[in-house]
Amino acid sequence: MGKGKKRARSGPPGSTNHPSNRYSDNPPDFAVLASLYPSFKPFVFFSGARPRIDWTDYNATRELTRILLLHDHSLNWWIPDGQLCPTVPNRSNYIHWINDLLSSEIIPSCSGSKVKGFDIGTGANCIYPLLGASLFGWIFVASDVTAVALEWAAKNVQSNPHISDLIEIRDSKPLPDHSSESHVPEVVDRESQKHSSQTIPAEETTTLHSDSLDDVNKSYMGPPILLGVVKENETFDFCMSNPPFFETFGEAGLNPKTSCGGTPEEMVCNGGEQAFVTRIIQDSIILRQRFRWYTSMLGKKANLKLLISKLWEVGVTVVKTTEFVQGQTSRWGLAWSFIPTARKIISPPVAKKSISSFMLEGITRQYSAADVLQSVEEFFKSCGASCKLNSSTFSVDIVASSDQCNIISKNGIRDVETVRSHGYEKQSLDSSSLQVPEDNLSFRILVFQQMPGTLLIKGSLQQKDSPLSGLFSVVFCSLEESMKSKFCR
Ligand SMILES: C[S@@+](CC[C@H](N)C(=O)[O-])C[C@H]1O[C@@H](n2cnc3c(N)ncnc32)[C@H](O)[C@@H]1O
Repeated sequence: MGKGKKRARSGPPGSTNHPSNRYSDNPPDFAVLASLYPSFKPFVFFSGARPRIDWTDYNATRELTRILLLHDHSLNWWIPDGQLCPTVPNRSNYIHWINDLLSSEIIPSCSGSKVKGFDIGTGANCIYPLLGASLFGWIFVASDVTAVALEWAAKNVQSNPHISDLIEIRDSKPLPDHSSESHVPEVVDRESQKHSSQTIPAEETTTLHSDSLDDVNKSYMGPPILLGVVKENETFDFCMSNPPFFETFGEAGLNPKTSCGGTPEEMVCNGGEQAFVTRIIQDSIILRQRFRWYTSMLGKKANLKLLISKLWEVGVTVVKTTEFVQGQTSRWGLAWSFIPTARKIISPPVAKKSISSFMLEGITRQYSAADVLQSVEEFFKSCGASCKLNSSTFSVDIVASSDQCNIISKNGIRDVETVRSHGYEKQSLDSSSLQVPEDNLSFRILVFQQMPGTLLIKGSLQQKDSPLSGLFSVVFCSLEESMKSKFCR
């Protein structure tokens, strides 16, 4: 979220809902719902004049989800005891964000055909396909690996004949004769799997496994996620995932303020969400444009930053993020694509200068000027710019192409936008946007110690009076934003 922007809040206290989310301005009225649905009535009590439910009671949260889906979405729904119980307003936010991405025209749309999505790990609740199909008429492949999820997701689809044709439930586990190869990424047509399997060409698997993604990230050891599950010739407008966030069930803990259930199979995987989403990225490197948008939810902001820089390394054309806030909990949405963006544009022009500077004040004790210098280098390297760090002059010389500058300034290592901000759409479609010139930009960043805890960061464009100075200013603003969020209290 940009500096100075307040998070817009509406609906229940502590929630930030997407403006198109029906609960944004109309939080569920428990008293009305209790009067309409006798099965919900026992869970509603009054605290003063306000009707409430006990959020720590699983039966209460499950019944609330059931009647919200019925009352507001005409959906019949149920899950067995203990299975992860979704909150409808929260899950609706992700669906609306995807709808924003699809209609943003950041990447060209495929007009005419029905939107087709892939829900990775749909759970017994099958919530995303049910909402996506009923709200927008989207078609879904909904995958999972546990018997209970596959059985109940199918039941939830069959209970809704008006949309049942739109949702296919698919088992992600490899067929038994291929179980020993489950970790090997393959593009497989599961229909014809018994006869042949189309293995990724050697050079592609080499790229995949030698990729730096494997070095720094925890490894995912589980069943296939996209590769080996997506059929030959299948294409999708998007994939989405609410992944198993945690590495251990202990880490998953139980939020004492709510009870949403969730079994270890649903909440935990080897390496947690970092490993799971890294595998989705690896799969996307192979599947590339067969999905218009790859997306996932994340539970840890640190993972968001790490995965964003990985995405730039593997050559995506665009990265988008958002924040979902529900009560005390924040979740982040991460989206990327390999499809060329519709137009090469950057944020609206800002003052053109060949020298810029900003102060880093209140730097936390553990960081030195050398750390900041190194971080400046990493900032530009992460988008592919070439950098030369000189530790005696405390400077970094940078040469960045217009595409790399575009990455930094448009999406860059920028922090998340809230679901309310929608800044990217405006940026991308704003008629005052600047066409990025083809030439490279060459500049130097210097770090000066002013006093303990304060540094001056100065940037100077090597091509004085360059027509690219506006672009330089935009890039420099992104650097300032990133350094301040990283080093300042
Ligand atoms: C946190 S739950 C999400 C369930 C549901 N989408 C929701 O939002 O409530 C994660 C789900 O991913 C499933 N899962 C784990 N590994 C998977 C894989 N390789 N492919 C598909 N689903 C997987 C789990 O069984 C579980 O149902």
